[in-house]
Amino acid sequence: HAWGYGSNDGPEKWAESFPIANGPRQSPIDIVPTQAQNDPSLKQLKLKYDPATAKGILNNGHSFQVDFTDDDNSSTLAGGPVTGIYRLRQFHFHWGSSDDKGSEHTIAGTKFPCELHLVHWNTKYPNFGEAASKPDGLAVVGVFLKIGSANSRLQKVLDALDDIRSKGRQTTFTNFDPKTLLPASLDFWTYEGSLTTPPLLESVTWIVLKDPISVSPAQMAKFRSLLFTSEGEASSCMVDNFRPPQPLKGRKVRASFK
Ligand SMILES: NS(=O)(=O)c1nc2c(F)c(F)c(F)c(F)c2s1
Ligand SMILES: [Zn+2]
Repeated sequence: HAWGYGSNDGPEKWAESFPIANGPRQSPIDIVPTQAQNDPSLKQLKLKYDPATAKGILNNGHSFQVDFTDDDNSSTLAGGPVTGIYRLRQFHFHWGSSDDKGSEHTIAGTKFPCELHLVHWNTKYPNFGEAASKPDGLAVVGVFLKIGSANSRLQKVLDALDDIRSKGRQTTFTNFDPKTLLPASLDFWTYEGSLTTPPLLESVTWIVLKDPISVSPAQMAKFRSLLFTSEGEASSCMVDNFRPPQPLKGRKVRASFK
């Protein structure tokens, strides 16, 4: 199941190996704020992250991810649109080859240069793999990055990228609080969707924050210094690792704010 973001193996080809790509609740989507319905029954988002659960940072050939130990409820998401407790598994990003694209979700057609995903799994299931196959198994918080001043909290993550330049490289990454990557407001849109990469499982409650965090042009260049390819292969820059918005197919997007 070799898939990627190129012309031969990219999003337009994924349905050949992963027919769910044409399913009823695929992600990402274009969020149209004027069509989102404010839902006063939505609870406040409760995020509790313990920096000690940060474990490592890995170039997986599609993005890079920071992995967390998820064998207890030290780093969790609750409230918002979900019931129960979801454990933080990893966070990763999607970005463009230039600042005019890169995010997966869009806001009324507007693309951002980068999007952060914090992936959590429902503790009613025994582990991430089991949860990923259930309709209420995962909750992913999406955060847009927009070009502005350098983000000092993001810099700690970017400084680790020199050690994981090519696919399969990983290094330890500890004592990091992902809460430092969130905007001041936790106002969000939410809808039922899927993983945005194969296997595209329709198991994600999406929680997309309204406010972006900042990233500088130099920091964006750091993301673009990564490689899709392994050492020894012909190098291919890791850029444009985003899936375009998918059909809403009758889904409603709710807003936690007016
Ligand atoms: N872009 S995404 O929807 O947040 C997303 N997360 C994950 C993830 F955490 C995984 F472990 C995984 F195997 C995936 F294929 C995806 S795809
Ligand atoms: Zn993602």
